[in-house]
Amino acid sequence: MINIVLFGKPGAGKGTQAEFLKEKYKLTHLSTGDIFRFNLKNDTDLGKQARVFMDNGELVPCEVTTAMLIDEVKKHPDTAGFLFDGYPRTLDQAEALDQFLPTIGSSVTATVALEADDEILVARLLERGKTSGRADDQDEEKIRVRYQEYNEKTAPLIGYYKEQNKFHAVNGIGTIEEITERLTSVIDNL
Ligand SMILES: Nc1ncnc2c1ncn2[C@@H]1O[C@H](COP(=O)(O)OP(=O)(O)O)[C@@H](O)[C@H]1O
Repeated sequence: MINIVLFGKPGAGKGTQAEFLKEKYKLTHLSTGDIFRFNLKNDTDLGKQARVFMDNGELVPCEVTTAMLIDEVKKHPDTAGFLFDGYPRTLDQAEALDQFLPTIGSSVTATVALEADDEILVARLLERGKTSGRADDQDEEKIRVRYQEYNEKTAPLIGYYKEQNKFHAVNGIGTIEEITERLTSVIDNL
């Protein structure tokens, strides 16, 4: 089983690249952002729990997110592997994943990070907000909160995975095809 954590700031292009990578490597794509948005739209209990945090650009509490993620993983017992997109996003979540995966005989294979400057990313998010209908992309204040959350809570994961020799960074600026190429050359060499 190959498990890839796709890592990057909001707007780095994780979702776009995940579409290509899941096809190429036959991976099950789990985007916590997409799963939360689905639950929000359908007004499920999970959606109700997540809404206030998401609307403010804050992270949803770890217990809620991890329970949801584990439920999703368990729905795919026969998969060739997972492409984790938007999870883990805190050290607690990374540790939870490292504790859970061995219970299904697996582990994180590698973390691949898409890197880009904040200015470019904020511009991308505002552009996406014009058409995506995502409230959290339409308001610069909420975008700012998401970057603050990233810097405080998610950035420390870089060190966490580097210590395990599982961190690989890729330049996230270029055409979609160029970036897919960079990602696949990292994954092919794992
Ligand atoms: N692993 C996670 N832990 C906590 N909250 C999460 C997680 N993944 C997604 N969320 C919530 O969903 C929102 C949208 O996530 P996502 O679509 O991945 O956004 P982004 O464009 O900020 O990368 C986040 O701002 C957060 O509220």
